[in-house]
Amino acid sequence: MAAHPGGLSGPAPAVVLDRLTRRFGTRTVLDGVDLRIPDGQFVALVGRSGSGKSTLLRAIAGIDHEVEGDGGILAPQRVSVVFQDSRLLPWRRVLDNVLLGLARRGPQRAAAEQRGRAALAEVGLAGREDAWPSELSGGEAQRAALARSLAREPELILADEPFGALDALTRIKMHTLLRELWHRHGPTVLLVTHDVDEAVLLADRALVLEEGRFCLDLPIDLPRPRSVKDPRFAEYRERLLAALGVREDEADAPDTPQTPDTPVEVESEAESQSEPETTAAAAQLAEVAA
Ligand SMILES: Nc1ncnc2c1ncn2[C@@H]1O[C@H](COP(=O)(O)OP(=O)(O)OP(=O)(O)O)[C@@H](O)[C@H]1O
Repeated sequence: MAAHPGGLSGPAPAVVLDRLTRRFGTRTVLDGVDLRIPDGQFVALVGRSGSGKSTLLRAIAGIDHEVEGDGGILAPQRVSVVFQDSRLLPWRRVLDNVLLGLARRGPQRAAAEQRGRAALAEVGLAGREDAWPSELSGGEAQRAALARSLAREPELILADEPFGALDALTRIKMHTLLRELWHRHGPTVLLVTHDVDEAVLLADRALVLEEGRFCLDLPIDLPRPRSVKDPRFAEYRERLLAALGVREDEADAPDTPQTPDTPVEVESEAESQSEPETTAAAAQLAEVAA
């Protein structure tokens, strides 16, 4: 993977959008969005509920074929999407979930299995290869989903609120894990989050989406690992909150992340250039038919 560039100069961008527009009926959700994401950059996408974050992510993933744009969408071939809700197939053991979509037969099977086992070890799930998804905690299921992503050796990870449903402590651990994985493997990451602290803790750059466009494109120039106690952390946080139109006294304290109430997560991939949800659904149908 490429080195992490600090800004927009340097290597060719991993993601390019030119005046991307998405309408649903008469409603314009994305209104001529321009975006360049340099290879290896970690970008947080922040915005109010309904501002179009998931719509943008789906467009970049190639899932949405009804977008309009001047220059189309340039994104790498090996894209892994981590969704908010868990898509681990309950009738497949953990390793088989990780291997979903990878070679399952022939000589490539062994290499894929090796990658899958290594990915599980990287996320701290060595020894859980034969567990059923129902035997995993929410955080472990999340880790398995990350392993499934890693096993595809993605160039671009698109993550849609992947930690939104985890408890505060698990979430902090997942932040550390994602930061370490990103540092080790260097994929480009686009992380959708409601949580400005998550954005400032993890990202090189935060984009705020508002009324179909980016109202703020904020480089986050803090050394890693980052601390919410760093006074500069608070400055970035305030700028993001201001862009979101949230007063400081309306926001959570930075060291008390919210504990959401729904289960999380998953992932899939566009390595096969098919829709991730379709891939999972097709696999499900195949399993049921077998
Ligand atoms: N298939 C669809 N048909 C009609 N409207 C849609 C469709 N998908 C999304 N929208 C609308 O587009 C807007 C943006 O939705 P999107 O899911 O991208 O927002 P979001 O910023 O990800 O929200 P949240 O943070 O709540 O997940 C919303 O108003 C939503 O109702």
